[in-house]
Amino acid sequence: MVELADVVVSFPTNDGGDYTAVSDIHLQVEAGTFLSVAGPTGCGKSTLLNAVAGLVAPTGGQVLIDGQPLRGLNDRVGYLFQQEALLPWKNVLDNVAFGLQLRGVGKAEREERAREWIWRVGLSGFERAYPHQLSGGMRKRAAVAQTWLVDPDILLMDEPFSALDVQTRQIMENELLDLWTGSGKTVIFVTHDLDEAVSLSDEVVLLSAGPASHIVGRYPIDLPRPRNLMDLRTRPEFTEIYARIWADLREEVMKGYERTTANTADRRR
Ligand SMILES: Nc1ncnc2c1ncn2[C@@H]1O[C@H](COP(=O)(O)OP(=O)(O)OP(=O)(O)O)[C@@H](O)[C@H]1O
Repeated sequence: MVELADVVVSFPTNDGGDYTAVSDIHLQVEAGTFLSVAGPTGCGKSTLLNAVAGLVAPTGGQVLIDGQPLRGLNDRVGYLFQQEALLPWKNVLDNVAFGLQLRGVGKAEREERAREWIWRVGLSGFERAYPHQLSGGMRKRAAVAQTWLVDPDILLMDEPFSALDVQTRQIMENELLDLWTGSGKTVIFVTHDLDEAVSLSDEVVLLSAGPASHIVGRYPIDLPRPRNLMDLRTRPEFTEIYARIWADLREEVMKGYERTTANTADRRR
C-alpha cells in the first residue's frame, strides 16, 4: 500500500521565500488499485508523483510504502512520463532492456526478456529500429515495455498519452488496461483529461487549485471491468459520474484561473 500521510511539499522561491505546492495530503492507495489524480493546471499532481517516487522529499508529513517511511529513491516504482523516455542512440531492444542492464542482468537474459515485452506491446520486428524511426504511438509502446519489464509493484504515470493523437491514445489506454488487469500492480495516473481518468480508474482523486493544493474530492468509479474504452464513454453510468466530478473540477479550474489572472494584473500594475 502507498500512503501519503499529511504530506506537504514546498519549494524555495527566487525572492527567498517558499511556495507551498501541496498541503495536508492524506491518501491511502490499496495495493492493486488504479487511481487517477486530476486537478487544475499547476495544482501539484506531478509533485505528488515525485514524492511517491522519492524524487522530491516532503517538507512535512511522510510517504509510506507498506507502512515503511520512504527514504531516498523508491526502488519499487516504475515511472512513465509524458516526455520521451527512450534514449535516441539506443535501438528498441536496448532501450527496453536498459532497466535490466542497470540492474546488472546479463545480455542474453535481458535481451530475451526484452523481446518478450516487445512482442507483448506489438513491436516485434522493430527490435533494431531507433526511436526516430518509430511513430509517437510506437515510441510510447516501447516506453511502456521498458517500464513494465523491470516488474515494479507501483506504476507512476504522468500524462503518459497526452502527446498522442486521439485514436492512438484510446488504443494505448485500452492496452494499458489489458496489461494492468490481473497484474496486481498499483497505478497512480496523473491526467488533465477527466474522461481518461474516469474510464481507466477504480478511483479519481481531485486536487484543489494551488497554492497549497489539497484533496477536494475522492470518487469511486464503480463501472464494471473488464472495460472496453471504445464503448464505455457512451454509457449513461459513465456520463453520470463524469458530470459529477466535472462540476467540482470546473469550480477548481475557475478558482485557479481567477488567481492566475489576478496575479498577472498585480504584476502589470
Ligand atoms: N522543483 C520545483 N521548484 C519550484 N517550484 C516547483 C518545482 N516543481 C514544481 N513547482 C511548482 O509547484 C506547483 C505544482 O507543480 P506541478 O508540476 O506538480 O503541477 P501539476 O499539477 O503537475 O501541473 P500541470 O497540470 O501543469 O502539469 C507549480 O506552481 C510549480 O511551479
